[in-house]
Amino acid sequence: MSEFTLADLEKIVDARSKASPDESWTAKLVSAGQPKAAKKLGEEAIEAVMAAIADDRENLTYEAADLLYHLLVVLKVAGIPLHSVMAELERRTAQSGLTEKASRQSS
Ligand SMILES: N=c1c2ncn([C@@H]3O[C@H](COP(=O)(O)OP(=O)(O)OP(=O)(O)O)[C@@H](O)[C@H]3O)c2ncn1[C@@H]1O[C@H](COP(=O)(O)O)[C@@H](O)[C@H]1O
Repeated sequence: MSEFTLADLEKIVDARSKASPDESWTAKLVSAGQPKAAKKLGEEAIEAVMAAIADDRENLTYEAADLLYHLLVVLKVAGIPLHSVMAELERRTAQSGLTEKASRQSS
């Protein structure tokens, strides 16, 4: 099993965002700004959805990697560190998703 983590990839994205856009896809997206980076994230999300619906495990694995990478680029452009997202996910472990949904619907 790979020991490579999203935190490792976040460090790479941070480092490559400072490279020349001519030599780095990360730098190219970051320099293009959030509308371009977010659009790319949306495209990758749709491709992952299509692979999931097609029950194409190999392609879903590939598209999920694209999706996670492009999410990290969007977070980078937004100035949101991965640890903030992880903290929010950790906070949510306190209750089930269905309980949380029910609490919103009753308010
Ligand atoms: N994980 C990724 C990663 N996943 C996908 N991509 C790139 O995302 C781009 C978009 O892919 P698509 O084929 O979906 O889109 P496209 O048709 O080529 O693009 P469009 O012209 O249609 O917009 C491709 O250039 C992919 O190579 C990535 N580019 C970089 N990384 C990571 O970032 C590191 C630094 O990369 P650079 O920033 O390019 O140096 C790499 O070593 C990887 O660790």
